[in-house]
Amino acid sequence: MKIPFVKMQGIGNDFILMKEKELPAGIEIARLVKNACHRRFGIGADGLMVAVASAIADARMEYYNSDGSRGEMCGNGIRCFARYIDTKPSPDKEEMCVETLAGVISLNIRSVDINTSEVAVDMGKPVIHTLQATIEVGGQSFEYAYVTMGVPHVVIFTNKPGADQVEQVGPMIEKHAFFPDGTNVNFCYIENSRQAHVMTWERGAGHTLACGTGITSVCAVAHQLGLVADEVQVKAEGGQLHLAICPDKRLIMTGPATDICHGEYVHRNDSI
Ligand SMILES: N[C@@H](CCC[C@H](N)C(=O)O)C(=O)O
Repeated sequence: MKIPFVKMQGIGNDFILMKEKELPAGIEIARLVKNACHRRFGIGADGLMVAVASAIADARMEYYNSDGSRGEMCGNGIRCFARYIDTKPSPDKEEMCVETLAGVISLNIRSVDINTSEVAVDMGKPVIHTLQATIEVGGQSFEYAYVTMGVPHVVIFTNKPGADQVEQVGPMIEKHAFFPDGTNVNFCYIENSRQAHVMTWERGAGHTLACGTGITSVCAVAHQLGLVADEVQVKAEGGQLHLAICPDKRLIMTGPATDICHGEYVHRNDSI
């Protein structure tokens, strides 16, 4: 069985995109996702999105993490999704809306060159559950904020985010009893009021090069604490996003969506 796909990336967060109408009938989606996202035996990606027809938006985005679990929303993913469903790319700004499990998301897209679009996404308002709480993991204690930005995010401020911390502490917090549905975990450093740095451990995908909802959550918390201005550049390991915080607290995330390749995935029914 061959399934047409496009592989794309948004600041290093990489995704496979497919259309529901091109999937074989009765396919077991979690197995397809795990197999196709496998870095050695598959195409390799942090997540897979299926484009489905929508009665209330330009399309519905069904997002899956690389472990096969469902995510309600994906910030870097939705920029790629918008480019994927954009049938007439143009250098002029075009408005689109995408249905997700976190609601209908509005965005503006403009094509930058043949492989890349710039997409500004209205991420909506964050739900900040706590600005300051303490969690103990691995014999260490961390101060954290907890936010829902479509998906759940823990935000930890640290002077030196590093891969060791992301990979050791991230998985323990992801599955901690405080978060029965699991959580994404962001380690961030505020360089100044206009520049921040974020590294993320993603629920269902592990250490990725960037997380759009994570970066947006960090800005929401940092802005609430008076640490950043209304416009912030945020660096992740795979690139940079621009975040604007509106007077009504909505956050606008702007960044690229880039094609990597397209082709046909040879699907197998067994697990890798
Ligand atoms: N990469 C994403 C977030 C994807 C979903 C997340 N791992 C979850 O299940 O909560 C982003 O860019 O926002």
